[in-house]
Amino acid sequence: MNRKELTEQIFKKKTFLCVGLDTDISKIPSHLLADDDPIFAFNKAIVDATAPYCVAYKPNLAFYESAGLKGMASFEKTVGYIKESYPHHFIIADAKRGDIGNTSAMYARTFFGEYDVDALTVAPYMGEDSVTPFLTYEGKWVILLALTSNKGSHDFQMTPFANGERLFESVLKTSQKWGDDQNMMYVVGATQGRMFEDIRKVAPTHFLLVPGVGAQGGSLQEVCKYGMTKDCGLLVNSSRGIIYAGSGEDFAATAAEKARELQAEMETELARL
Ligand SMILES: O=c1ccn([C@@H]2O[C@H](COP(=O)(O)O)[C@@H](O)[C@H]2O)c(=O)[nH]1
Repeated sequence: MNRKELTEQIFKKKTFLCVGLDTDISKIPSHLLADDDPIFAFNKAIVDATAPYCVAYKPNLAFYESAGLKGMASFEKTVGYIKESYPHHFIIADAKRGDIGNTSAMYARTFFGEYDVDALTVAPYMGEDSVTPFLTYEGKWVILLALTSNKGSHDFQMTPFANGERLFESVLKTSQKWGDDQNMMYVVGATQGRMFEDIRKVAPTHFLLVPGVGAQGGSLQEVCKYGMTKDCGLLVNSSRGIIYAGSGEDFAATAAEKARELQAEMETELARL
């Protein structure tokens, strides 16, 4: 999906919500455990219930890989189901890959060739040759980690170089020589608040994938105030706050209600543009 199509979906549906499919077998409602594939059954119900309120889904690979081959089968079925039933939803594989060039090329083939997702999260630490193999796929996106939502983001990402530029700023600047705002986004945590101002000084037009609202306590209003562009420029993710909002037989309806609440807040923010 290209930027124009993604932006059209955002304004048509009045939402820039990304629902995180961080499906943990120990947290899904017990009545699903009798299913042949409980993870897929859970994801299918969540996707069917939340699709009207979001434009993207973000399965995090850790939750699938941790269940071995069965988990990866659930991942593949989930991606296939979204593509077939909701072809206008953007699919992000949150796998945080990146390695020497020939290995990155294999990761790219896995996610863009085999699973055919729209976007993949990539760690920038190994530099240009670790990132560029992902950029050779037409219509696909690299989402580079820039300033993450966790406490440890301060350990390295905020470190200044001699010229005063911080590591995350260097990631933003340097990576713009490899890709552009049509094939590269950045991860910036919702917990970073006013730092979105600094991000926008260096990356004024790129889409940002913003995890950290909901369970991690980030503020949607603050993200929008400092991070929104004239064509939105944001995909805001919530995983646990939506998918585990309920734990009974009505879990999907409860998830839909949480997604709808976020959609309503996003509609208000989009109306300000
Ligand atoms: O900086 C980052 C990068 C990735 N994540 C991922 O996003 C979701 C957040 O889940 P919540 O349950 O809404 O907190 C999860 O998959 C993380 O691995 C992040 O949180 N921060």
